[in-house]
Amino acid sequence: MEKFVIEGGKPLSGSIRVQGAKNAALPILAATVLSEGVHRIYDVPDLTDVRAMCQILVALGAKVIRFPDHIEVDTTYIVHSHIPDDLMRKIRSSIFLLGPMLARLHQVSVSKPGGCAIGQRPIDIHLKGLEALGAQIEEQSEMIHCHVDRLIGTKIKLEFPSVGATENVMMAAVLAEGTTVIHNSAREPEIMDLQAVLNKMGARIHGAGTSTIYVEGVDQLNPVEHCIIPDRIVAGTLMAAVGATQGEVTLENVNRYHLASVIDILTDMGVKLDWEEDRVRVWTEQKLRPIHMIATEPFPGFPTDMQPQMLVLLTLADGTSQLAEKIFESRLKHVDELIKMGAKIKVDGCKACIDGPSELTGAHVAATDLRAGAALVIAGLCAKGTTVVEGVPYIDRGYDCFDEVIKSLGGQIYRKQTSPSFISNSSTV
Ligand SMILES: CC(=O)N[C@H]1[C@@H](OP(=O)(O)OP(=O)(O)OC[C@H]2O[C@@H](n3ccc(=O)[nH]c3=O)[C@H](O)[C@@H]2O)O[C@H](CO)[C@@H](O)[C@@H]1O
Ligand SMILES: C=C(OP(=O)(O)O)C(=O)O
Repeated sequence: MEKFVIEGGKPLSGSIRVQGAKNAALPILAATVLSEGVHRIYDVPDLTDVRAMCQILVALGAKVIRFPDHIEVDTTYIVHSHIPDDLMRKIRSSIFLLGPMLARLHQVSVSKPGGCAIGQRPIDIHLKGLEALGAQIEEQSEMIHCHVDRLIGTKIKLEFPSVGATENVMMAAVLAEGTTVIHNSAREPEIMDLQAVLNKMGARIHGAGTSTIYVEGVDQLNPVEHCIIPDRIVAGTLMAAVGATQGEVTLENVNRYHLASVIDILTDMGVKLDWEEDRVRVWTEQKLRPIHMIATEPFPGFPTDMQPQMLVLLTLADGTSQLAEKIFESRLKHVDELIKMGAKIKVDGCKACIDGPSELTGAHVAATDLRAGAALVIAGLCAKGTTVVEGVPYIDRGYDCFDEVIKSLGGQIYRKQTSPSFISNSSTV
């Protein structure tokens, strides 16, 4: 295990290109299983989650090669329908294989997926959606066995606009007989990217980005070349880091329409953003202002994956702010760590009340999940003195060389080995 040692107090400055989106790359890699042949996917970030997804594809029979600018996946010989438990547990996104494998081999058996401990994260909506398409699902202790003779298109109403369930159902429906209509679908930009890839493969899908997605089944799909969309959460994280350190940074490869709710809050707080196509200059001129209430919501609402980073910014704002985490029931664990650094935050259920401005001071803190880890790094960058952030493997799940990115912007951050006493076993990484 590794830790980050951060010397705080240096404003970030310079310019950096934002990586491709983890949450687009993972379902798209899973989607390559849908057709035989060689797929080339560009701008896939080098993350531990992506490596784990590639290992799963290899376990199913694919050949995967990483080149400097793309990943090549040869799915000609997908012959295995069982995903080993150790690989399933490595990442939450292992569950994305259910839909594609049902469509390709008509069967798949898996155990429960892993991922960060931010809530229960059941998969009932995924399973109900696949059952509606005709899949037979048997759950035996820790195992889930799925098979189907023929997937048949139908109308499905998701109980909640789950991102993963929408993607799983889309990927199963592309090779189903007839048309599938997914009502109450999630509207995240990553779903639009998945639609774009599937349509390039020969699928007939429209509606991604709205609450109703239409999938007209086809008999066969072809391999694809595709470039992943920019990572809106990494862009938002860096914007928050610039605001927190009172720096000035130009970010390249940013889609402002994917970040509208984050931009609105940053602007209300006093962070300045000057756009030129997919490039944005970020800086601050004044004290940060508090926000009456931020509530996380499905897209286009404020993303839960930006909540911890924004919480840090609110601790620096001049006044009282409130924040409600409405997507995941256990995603405020970073508050205790921020309190160690001098933040004044009270938590009541899923709500946090933040009294600012706090002068953060360096402390020994531990990341409890991916975005909490990014938030603690931001806190360390603006804190007085030295901060040690344990749990770096969480951060490596979603940020491609985060320490190098921060260093290139002038931040003082160093990757070191951690002592065994700090290794957390609360959840899988
Ligand atoms: C790889 C990926 O894209 N991950 C993102 C995806 O995760 P993921 O797809 O897992 O998130 P979902 O949208 O499915 O989850 C949202 C809520 O629905 C609940 N739920 C979900 C499925 C289900 O079958 N039953 C159920 O109850 C979850 O517990 C959670 O409370 O969207 C989340 C919400 O924007 C983001 O935080 C994750 O970064
Ligand atoms: C929670 C996240 O990802 P995952 O769904 O892969 O666990 C995240 O990206 O913040």
